[in-house]
Amino acid sequence: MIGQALQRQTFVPIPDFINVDSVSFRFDGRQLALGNVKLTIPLGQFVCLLGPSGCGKTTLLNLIAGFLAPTDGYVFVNGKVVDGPGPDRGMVFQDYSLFPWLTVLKNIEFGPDIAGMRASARRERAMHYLDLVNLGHIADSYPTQLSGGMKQRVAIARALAAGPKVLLMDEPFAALDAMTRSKLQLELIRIHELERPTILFVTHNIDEAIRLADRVLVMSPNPGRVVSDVTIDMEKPRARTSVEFSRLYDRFEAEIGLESS
Ligand SMILES: Nc1ncnc2c1ncn2[C@@H]1O[C@H](COP(=O)(O)OP(=O)(O)OP(=O)(O)O)[C@@H](O)[C@H]1O
Repeated sequence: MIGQALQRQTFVPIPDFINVDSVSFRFDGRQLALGNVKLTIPLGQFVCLLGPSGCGKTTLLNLIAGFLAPTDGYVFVNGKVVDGPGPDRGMVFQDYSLFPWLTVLKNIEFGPDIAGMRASARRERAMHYLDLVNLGHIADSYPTQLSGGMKQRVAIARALAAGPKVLLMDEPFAALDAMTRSKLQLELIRIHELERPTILFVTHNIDEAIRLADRVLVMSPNPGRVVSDVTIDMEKPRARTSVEFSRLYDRFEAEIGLESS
């Protein structure tokens, strides 16, 4: 009895960190791009949004980022309604979006600088994240001198250095070759285990979703909506050769195939 009471007292529920509350969205004069999406994501979860082209993955990400406002419904992050972009949400795009006129280090310092952090502290912070993505040795290089994989690692470090609780990633590895993509997937898993940001990662690659996600949300179009919500509790990194991996692969392939036909 006493044990039970103690357990109850010390139990701290994980707060719902992102809450998409009955959200619909329509671009001007178009069909609904998203229809009545309801979603709750706890703090620290790594979630992949998986679905065919045009099902609204990027639109949903942009609504959570605050780049778009819902036509109906609300998005809450950490209990506050989203009414625009904010430093609690960092974005990583497919095309890296680094500032070509700044060195790698200055690119990463950009967010902390805007936030008013003093020079020595923001340098230390930038170096921490540069080391985290294994690029401490290229701090003084410029983005044009880097490979695609290196640019994307810098973009991830830059997003993390701004101190967001949520990392919104829009097909960040889609432009990379297969080997670099695989390597960056493993790096992202390691970074998530170390720093525990909440991650929302858009992909239309089933293999990538199963490798990365604690939870996969399958979306389908017309209007965009979540049709399947699957928790994956296999240990990471995940072997593609495992029975569970291929079972999930077949399941997602069927769901995406059926829903988009
Ligand atoms: N700026 C825009 N103006 C009008 N319609 C748009 C705009 N952006 C996207 N759409 C439409 O909204 C729907 C959802 O698009 P969205 O880009 O969110 O899908 P997606 O799942 O991210 O696709 P993809 O995987 O190809 O990037 C599509 O029908 C698309 O044509």
